Amino acid sequence: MSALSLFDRIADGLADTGYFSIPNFVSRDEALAIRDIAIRHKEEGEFRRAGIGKQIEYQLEKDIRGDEILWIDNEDTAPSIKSYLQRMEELQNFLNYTCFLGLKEYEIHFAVYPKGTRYARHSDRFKNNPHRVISFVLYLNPDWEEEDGGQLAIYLEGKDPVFILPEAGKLVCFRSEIEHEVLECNRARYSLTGWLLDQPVGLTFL
Ligand SMILES: O=C(O)CCC(=O)C(=O)O
Ligand SMILES: [Fe+2]
Repeated sequence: MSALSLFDRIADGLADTGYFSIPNFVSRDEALAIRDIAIRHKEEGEFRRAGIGKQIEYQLEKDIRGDEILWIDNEDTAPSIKSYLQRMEELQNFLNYTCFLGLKEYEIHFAVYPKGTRYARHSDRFKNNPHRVISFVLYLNPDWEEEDGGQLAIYLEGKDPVFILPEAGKLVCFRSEIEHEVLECNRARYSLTGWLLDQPVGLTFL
């Protein structure tokens, strides 16, 4: 399948239903290579709890959002991640050309959801962060089964939720205003999570 027809299908999905999911957007081997990089950073203690506020709110926040993240410097990262980012830049240009989205930049981080954590229902586009237009997540988890949990639930208005397994190599894109949730994970769940932005805002530290 040519890159063009895949990008056409992504654009159609975003315009019609608001989301699109592509198994094997990158090969299993590429996904595992990226996951190894994430695990190395994790072992070196470079990940930080996402959205941490006051200590007293720690437990409450952990119930809402239990992932740990590490922001990626788009200009200075491993070749396997760079080649993925290049494809996302091509997608960004394609969406600007076909859908006039006026996308300027993207920001991206590694995420790990340790066993037992989740991210409660939310939207990625909100008052404090209105510049996220498209969310995109690349999953890095080999042999992920239904009983491992950790599905991404996407809540489309007037429709049944869609549940997506975070399987290695799968890319999911959705309009950032759409509500979604990460269900509780029964094993550690790795991903690369990014946003296409309508303004060059630099890195957004959550
Ligand atoms: O990992 C996912 O499936 C979604 C993550 C998410 O919703 C977020 O980081 O805002
Ligand atoms: Fe989200």
